[in-house]
This record gives sequence, structure tokens and C-alpha cells, in this order.
Amino acid sequence: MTTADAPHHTVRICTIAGSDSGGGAGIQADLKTFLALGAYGLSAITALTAQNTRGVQGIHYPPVEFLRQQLKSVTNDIAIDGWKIGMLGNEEITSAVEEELKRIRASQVSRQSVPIVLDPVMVSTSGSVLLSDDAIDSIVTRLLPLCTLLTPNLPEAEKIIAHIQEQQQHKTGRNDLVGARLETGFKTLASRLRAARYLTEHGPEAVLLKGGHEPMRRADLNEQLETLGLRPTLSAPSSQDEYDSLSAGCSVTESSSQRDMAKITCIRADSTPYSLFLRSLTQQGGVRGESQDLVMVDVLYDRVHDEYTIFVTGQVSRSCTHGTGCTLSSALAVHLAQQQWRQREQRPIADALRLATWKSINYVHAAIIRGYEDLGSGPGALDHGVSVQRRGVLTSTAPGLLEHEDLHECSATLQVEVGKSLGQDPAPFTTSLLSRSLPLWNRYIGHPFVLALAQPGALREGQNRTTVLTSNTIQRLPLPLQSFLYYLKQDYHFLLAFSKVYSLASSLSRDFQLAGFFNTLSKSMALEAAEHVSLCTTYFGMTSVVDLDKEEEGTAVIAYTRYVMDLARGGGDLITILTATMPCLLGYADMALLLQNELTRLGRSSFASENSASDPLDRGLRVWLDGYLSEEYRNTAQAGVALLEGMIARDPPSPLKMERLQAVWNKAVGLEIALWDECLQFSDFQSTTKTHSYMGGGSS
Ligand SMILES: Cc1ncc(COP(=O)(O)O)c(N)n1
Repeated sequence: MTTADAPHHTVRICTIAGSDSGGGAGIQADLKTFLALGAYGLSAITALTAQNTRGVQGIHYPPVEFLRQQLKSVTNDIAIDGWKIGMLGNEEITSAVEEELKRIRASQVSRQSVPIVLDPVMVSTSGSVLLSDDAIDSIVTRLLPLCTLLTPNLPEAEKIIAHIQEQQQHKTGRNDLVGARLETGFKTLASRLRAARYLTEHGPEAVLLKGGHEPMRRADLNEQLETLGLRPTLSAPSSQDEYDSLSAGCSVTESSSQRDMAKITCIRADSTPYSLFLRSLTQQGGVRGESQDLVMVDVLYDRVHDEYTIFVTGQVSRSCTHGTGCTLSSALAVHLAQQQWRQREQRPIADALRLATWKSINYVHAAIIRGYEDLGSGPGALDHGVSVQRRGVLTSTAPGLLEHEDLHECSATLQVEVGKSLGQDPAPFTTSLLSRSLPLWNRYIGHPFVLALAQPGALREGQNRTTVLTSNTIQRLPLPLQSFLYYLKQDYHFLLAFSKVYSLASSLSRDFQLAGFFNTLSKSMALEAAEHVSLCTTYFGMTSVVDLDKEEEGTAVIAYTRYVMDLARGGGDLITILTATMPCLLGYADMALLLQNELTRLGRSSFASENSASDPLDRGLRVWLDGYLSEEYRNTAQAGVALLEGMIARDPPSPLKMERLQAVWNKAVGLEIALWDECLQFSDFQSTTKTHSYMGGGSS
């Protein structure tokens, strides 16, 4: 049978856990997760809890024989593809589960081993004890050797390790862990790596040590990663396509090194916008609920391949985290079982365990972000259905963007879900586009044309350039005046074309608010053009708009503006049109911040050199840059991003549409780069072929 003919198999996952009457954790969370991730869910209930968001009011254990009966009924009839074990309660139940699983395994010798994920539930988030002390020994001696993956949080890992050490000390009369002593608290990354590996020595094939109880400072983590030889890289993981679309709003970086011969990989999804501008919005408090500084660090150790994976995600400060452990282990059971089936169908998966873990972490993260914070009077629960609504990117209702003034005025209908704050990223769609085109974006905003403006002597007469600078060469030379004048003239045409594009978009809008908003954008292009003319005549030696118009549109401007115009004229949808114009709107806000940072880095407060403080060119450049740093421009850019994010929130793109939008974005960024390339090349061309006149004289 070929891969294409392989019938789809819905994996059957059985949870052995307690019931949570409040619906947030235990069996209820497990079954919701199974359904949400495309599995068929079954259950064997170990305990009944009377529970709500405030806590656990009572626990009832049915006779253990009844648990055995549930497991027998289920397995006598249905072939289970994966197990998840949660709350066990006491020693008697733990032992019974081990015996039943061994019996089931023995009767299924012909089948490939079925993954067992063990979440060693001990205490509920609300503080109730869900495992008696005497059961820890059974978990360690009976269940750890049976399980594929153990998923303790830090306090649970600490308890299990302490128990193992105590037992060993008891047996040998000494602590034979001297030298490899495991420190408590797991404040350091190294201690987490050691603990994860240590736990696998006692049975499980792999351990996922969840770091949620002890977030780390991003700077500390970076330092510790550096010590391990893990430097952040900007490349996406090789198997990017495999990564779930839920993670599309995250930036993923992967880097590897070795430790004690074991390979270590770090997968990071903790950076909020790469865009300087979006980051500056975030720092102004645009995001509710996200800590800029703290990150969650989970460590996976895979004993079979002797590999560590460190997963870093941004900390989401939302209170609806009840049931996260149950949900994560259930998601892991589903993903591991699904991957085993794919492998059985001759569709091999690279990094199966790592991928299953990454998908599961992302699912939980998304379910927290969309969780029910106001369920009861205590901490709320996750939205397990987050994955059912297939979308290419998580959408945001972060108030920092959607409550933008202009948007209130012009587009009240876009106030989707405002007030039901999601926290995290103010612009997940834009961030996703950015993070998936990062090298291209950096080539754009950090273009040699921009960096050359920061160099002392930029726009001076008489510079002879002997090298052709392209966006691939590092620019340390000042920008020639001709380049900048050519750019100003091209930009004039550009603004006119964009003004028309926004008018076209307005004509395609289905309501007054949206039409009005695109009109506002169109008008802001006209205002920018007027300022542009005044800038050119006041500082750059042009006499009127006629001078600006004299230079014909260059290839790059024609390419970008006609590309966008074609999208609009072809009746393209507004999301696509706005996605195509966003690199301009957002890119100039970014470019301005980058150029200002570059000036500061070079120790220059402004463009003027010490002996030419009053040069009109320097002042002109300052006015030009200040325009893009101004409140007014920031507001326009912010409103543009908010508009786009609002439209995405209302009409979330499918993964396929997301790919198309990404292609549009990439094309537009590439066309912006081409414009600055052309401006640089223009000056080289000019310096050898033309005499340029500026303010009545001078040549280059
Ligand atoms: C039946 C049951 N199982 C597990 C948990 C742990 O979940 P949490 O730590 O989120 O309270 C719980 N509260 N109830």
C-alpha cells in the first residue's frame, strides 16, 4: 500500500485518571483534549472528585476491583493506541494499574509497544493532596519502568528524586549520588538537564520536566544557554512544515550543541515581535498578561537517543491554568500514538518525540491564551477547543492595538472580543509573518542604504564610490547625496501610488467604517507627500513639486506599487491588500527606530558632524527621520496593524490561506529591498556617468 492509499486511522487513547466535576482537569480535560486533537477517547476512572474552580471539596474512590473491570471492559473489546495516566490517589490503585497494564501488554505481544504517558499528579493547583505519600514508592518502582514518557512538574520531580535518593541511601547506607547530587529548586538549566536524565535512569524512556512552577529570567537563560554552547540562531527548524499551525504565531529558533556526548537542542518560541516598532508598543503596555522578562523552560530528555531538547516559551500570566498538566500529558499521548501510526504506515517522522512534545506544548499554550478566566470565582480552565477551529494563526484581541483611537472612530465593528483579553502578543498575525521572513525583514530594515545614512559624512558632496553596494554587503560608507535625492523622488511616486491603492481598497470595503479607515490611510499618504515636498524644497535644493516629478518612476517603485495595485484591481480581498502594503507601513516605523539606534550606537546625537552643525542637508535628514519617529506616523502604523489584526480576528485564515499571505508579504518585503538596492546602485551609476547639480553647483 502506498502512503497515499493508507487509510486514516483515528487513534484510540485511554486515560486512567480521576474525574473533576468542575470539568477543567482530570478525565474531563483528557477527553476534551483527545477530541480536540483528533483522537477517540476512552477512560478508566480511578477517583471521583467533587471539585470546582475554588478547589477540591471531596474525593471518593470506587472499589479498586471496579477500576480493574473498567480496564478489562475497554481492552477486551478495543485496541488501545496510547495511554495517559493521571491521578492515582493511593497505593492500592497504583499497584492495580501496574498489574492491569502488564497484563494488557502481555496479551498484546504481537503489537508494537503502545506509548504510556504518566503525569504523576500529586497536589492540585488549588492545594489539595491527590496522591497519598505511600503511593510515591509504587509510582517509582512499579509505574516508572512501564512508562514511555514521564511528565513531572518541578515539585513532583523533586519529590520523586528525593524518594529515590532516600531509598538508595536506605539500601546502601550511603548516598551514592555524591558527585551527581541533584540540587533542589531547579533554578538553573543545568540542574533541570541533570534531573531529567536522572529520572530516565529509573525506568521511563523519556522525561519531560515542566518548568512552569519556576519561570526563568530571559537574560539568565540566555547566559546559561551560552555556557552550554547554545547560541540563538535565526534559522527555523528543518522540519518547520511539520510544526503545528498553532505555533505559527511563534518564532521558532533551533540550535544544537553537545553535553556529555548527548545532543542538546533548544527550541524557542518566546520572542514577542521582532519588529522594533511592535516591541516598542509592547513595552508601552500594549500587552496585558505577558511578562517581557520571564520565560518558561521545559526540558525533555530522550534516553533512547541520548538527546536533550529545551523548549522555551513566553510566560503567559493568565489565571486559567487549572488542568494544564492533565491536558499536556493527554496531548502527548495523542501525538505519540498518531506518530506511531504514521510510522507504521511507512511515513517516517524525524524527531518524533520532540515534535510530539512541541505540538503538545503549543496546544496547551494556545488553550491557556484562549482559556476561560471567568469560569467561576477561582482560577479558570483552558479552552480545549482552540485547535478544533482550524486557523493559520492565533488571533489577538490585545487591547493595546485594538483599542486604538482611530479604529474606534472608523471601525467599531472590528472590536471583536475586546475586553476578553488574550494577553501575549498584540499582533500575532503580523508577528507570524515577520518571524517567518526574518532574514528578509532584517535585510530590509537594516538595509545598507539605511545604515549608510547614520555614517558621518552622509549626503556630502564629492563622494566617489568605487564599489557597488548591494544589500548583501555590509555598509560602513556614508550615503552619497545622489542616492538620497533619487530615493526622495522615487518615494514621491511611491506615496502617490499607495494613496491610490488605499482608495481602491476603500472602494472594495463593505462597510462605512472600513471604507473610512482606508480613506484615512489614503489621506495620510497625501499628507506625507505634502510634507515630503516641503522637505525637498526646504532642505534638498528642489524648487517645487515639478522637480520631484521630473525624475521618472524607477523599476523598483513600478514593481512594488503595480504589484499591490494589481492585487487591489483584481478585486483582491482586503486582508491580502493590507498584507501587501504592511511592509511599507511597518517597515518605515522599524527603519526609523533602527536608524536612530544606529546613530546612538555610533555616539552621534544627530546627523550633524561637529563642524557642520547647521548644514541644511543634516537638518533635512533629521526632519525626514523625525517624521517616521513621530507620534503621528506611529499612530498610522499602529492603526494599520490593528486593522489587519482585527480583520484576521474576524476571519481567521486557514493554514493554506496563511501560506498565501506569507508569500504576498515576502514578495512585498523583497520589493522594498529592491527599491533601496536601486537607490544605492543609482549613485554608483551616476558617479561615473552623470554630473549632478545640487543647489546650483557641485559634481560627483
Ligand atoms: C481529578 C484531577 N486530576 C488532576 C488534577 C490536577 O490538576 P491541577 O494541578 O490543574 O489542579 C485535579 N485537580 N483533579
